[in-house]
Amino acid sequence: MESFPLQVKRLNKSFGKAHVIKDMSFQLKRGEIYGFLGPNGSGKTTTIRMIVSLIGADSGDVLIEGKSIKTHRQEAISNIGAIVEDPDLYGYLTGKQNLEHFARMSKGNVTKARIKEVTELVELTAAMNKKVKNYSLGMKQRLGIAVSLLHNPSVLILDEPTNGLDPKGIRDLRNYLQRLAKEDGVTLLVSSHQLNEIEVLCDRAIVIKSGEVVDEVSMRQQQGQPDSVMNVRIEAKPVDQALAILATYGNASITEGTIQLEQQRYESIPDIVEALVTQGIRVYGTSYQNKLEDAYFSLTEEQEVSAG
Ligand SMILES: Nc1ncnc2c1ncn2[C@@H]1O[C@H](COP(=O)(O)OP(=O)(O)OP(=O)(O)O)[C@@H](O)[C@H]1O
Repeated sequence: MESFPLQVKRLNKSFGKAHVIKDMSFQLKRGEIYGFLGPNGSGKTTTIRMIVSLIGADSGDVLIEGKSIKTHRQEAISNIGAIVEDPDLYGYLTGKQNLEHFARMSKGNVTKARIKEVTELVELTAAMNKKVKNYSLGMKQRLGIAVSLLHNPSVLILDEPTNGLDPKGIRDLRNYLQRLAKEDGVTLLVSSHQLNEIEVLCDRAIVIKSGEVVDEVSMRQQQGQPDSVMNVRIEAKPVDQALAILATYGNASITEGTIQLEQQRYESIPDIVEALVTQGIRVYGTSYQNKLEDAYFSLTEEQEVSAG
């Protein structure tokens, strides 16, 4: 039977008269990375703060590894790691001293071996004896993640983890988080405003609006179920010959000299380019429509129109 490491069940929260979280429910599958998306003020941070038990819900429950944060709070939150606000790292201490400090603070029994393990996981071994004030922002982010992983949580929640990182920092963090999910089976919930980043990082995205889940969007092909069709644009010459080849791959047409090809798999793009090149076609560029961006705007704007 499939188990869900995190289940959010009909959460409600009001601040004064403002009902900001309305019957919010969703569940996360093990080892998958979920984006948590929504416009400013839609309730992402409030939901996350309830999940990690920083604030209480008015009604509803959160189950972490099947344990309720209401009735088994300690057990439940022992399975969760989170960076909600900036982690309080100590700049004048080394990375290793920071980890040792947080290991002592942790309620679980964090061994020296575990400290070494998380250091290797976030690839900070070489920097462990440097003072944290000399770390780059990306290194600080990774040290923050190492701290949140010390007690071996099965669910990791990150609020805007790529904020302020440069492109290399973003790519390194993405690779690392994907390894954590695929190799260690950690389940991730990542809030971000960067739709492109969520699209390449996550398996799925939970889209919320005004405190309610409006949809869950899949970014990958799920067990044989095709994703919604994506539109690949290809610039190649000679264009007629290229079109004839591409027509064997799916619906293909030409608009203003650019070929549009319908595909269901992101991974088919390199195969198609290779087929064109080996048949003597010169390929000048390819791009594809950002599905998540389309879904996000249609989901979040649709409601605004119907509400008005
Ligand atoms: N402590 C609080 N007291 C009163 N209102 C609050 C409090 N915390 C959040 N809110 C309100 O709840 C709503 C949801 O806020 P929240 O910060 O959860 O949204 P968000 O989706 O994380 O937004 P952003 O993308 O801007 O970070 C907002 O209208 C916000 O003003």
